[in-house]
Amino acid sequence: MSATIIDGKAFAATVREKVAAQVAKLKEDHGITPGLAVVLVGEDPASEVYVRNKGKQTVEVGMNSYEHKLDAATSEAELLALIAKLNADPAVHGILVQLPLPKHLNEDLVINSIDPAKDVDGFHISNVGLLATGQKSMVPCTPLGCLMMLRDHHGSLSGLNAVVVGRSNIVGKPMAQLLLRDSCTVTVAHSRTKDIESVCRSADILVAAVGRPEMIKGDWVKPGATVIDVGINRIPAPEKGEGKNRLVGDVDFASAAQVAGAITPVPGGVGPMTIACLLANTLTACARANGLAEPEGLTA
Ligand SMILES: NC(=O)C1=CN([C@@H]2O[C@H](COP(=O)(O)OP(=O)(O)OC[C@H]3O[C@@H](n4cnc5c(N)ncnc54)[C@H](OP(=O)(O)O)[C@@H]3O)[C@@H](O)[C@H]2O)C=CC1
Ligand SMILES: Nc1nc(=O)c2c([nH]1)NC[C@@H]1CN(c3ccc(C(=O)N[C@@H](CCC(=O)O)C(=O)O)cc3)C=[N+]21
Repeated sequence: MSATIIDGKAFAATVREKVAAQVAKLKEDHGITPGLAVVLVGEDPASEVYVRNKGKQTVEVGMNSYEHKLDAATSEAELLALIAKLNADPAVHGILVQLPLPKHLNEDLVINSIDPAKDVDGFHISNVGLLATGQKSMVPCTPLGCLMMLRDHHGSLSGLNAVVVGRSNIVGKPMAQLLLRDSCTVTVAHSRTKDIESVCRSADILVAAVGRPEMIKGDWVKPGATVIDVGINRIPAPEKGEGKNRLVGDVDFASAAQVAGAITPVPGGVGPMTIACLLANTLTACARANGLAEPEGLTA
């Protein structure tokens, strides 16, 4: 193994410390406590783990956490009514609706009903447009976490070739926007990309957000490249016992780490940074809502 391991878990802890320090100052100077509302519809077990982790870490940095667990059969009208209530609640500075939603709910409609100023996921069309045009917005947590790790590792990203594999609204597209803003030459690859292996091999920065366990192999990676693995896939792990699972990324870590200059592991890479950035965004939303200065070192 030759690559430097980029420790997202440790980095996330430093981000949370910064958030906690600024939350304490907000309380002391202004008597304000940032509040994050998380809405979970249905009982997806993986989603419940994220919601629990988010709730715990929110409280640890001194913020208020409001959890709304709704039945899988919740109607669109009921969900929209809850969001309207959270939009109007001055104690709530951030609102996150866990995706994916059950099939009978229109995701675009639901996301676009969140007050853009409280949209800590950065998924509302206003925030997407603001990011695309280089204006101040809420930046999606996962790409923001990736950008923070990349800037920390490289300093400047200017002029580097970046390849993002995946074009989803929640990861691939906003990641490409952020890299473009940092003056990378950006290629977005997807399921119809021809000769995707060579495209990947052209990357100085390779971001994998595909949802296919260990798809990207070492020989797809340019020697010395930085590899950011966003994928979170649970695969069977019979070696751990009958019916057990383990977590792997979209990159075949063992072979890619032989070739890359630096690489994020799964778990312990992008995932913890996503939650830390959610807390950072909640603090940012709270500061903006109160006309206070932007938190330092926590925005894109
Ligand atoms: N660590 C974290 O914090 C987070 C992790 N994730 C994880 O990241 C991964 C991606 O998530 P998300 O963006 O929501 O996924 P989506 O399923 O929404 O998007 C996947 C993208 O990958 C592309 N793709 C699928 N198969 C291939 C293939 N064989 N070759 C090339 N491209 C392919 C799709 O292309 P096309 O558009 O052509 O169909 C699509 O653009 C998942 O593993 C998810 O669990 C997601 C969010 C946060
Ligand atoms: N509105 C919305 N916003 C999201 O940001 C969002 C979402 N919906 N739906 C689901 C995906 C997925 N996601 C993860 C966040 C953290 C970890 C994480 O912390 N992972 C740990 C391991 C966790 C474990 O072991 O289960 C790690 O990678 O080390 C994973 C996945 C956010 N998402």
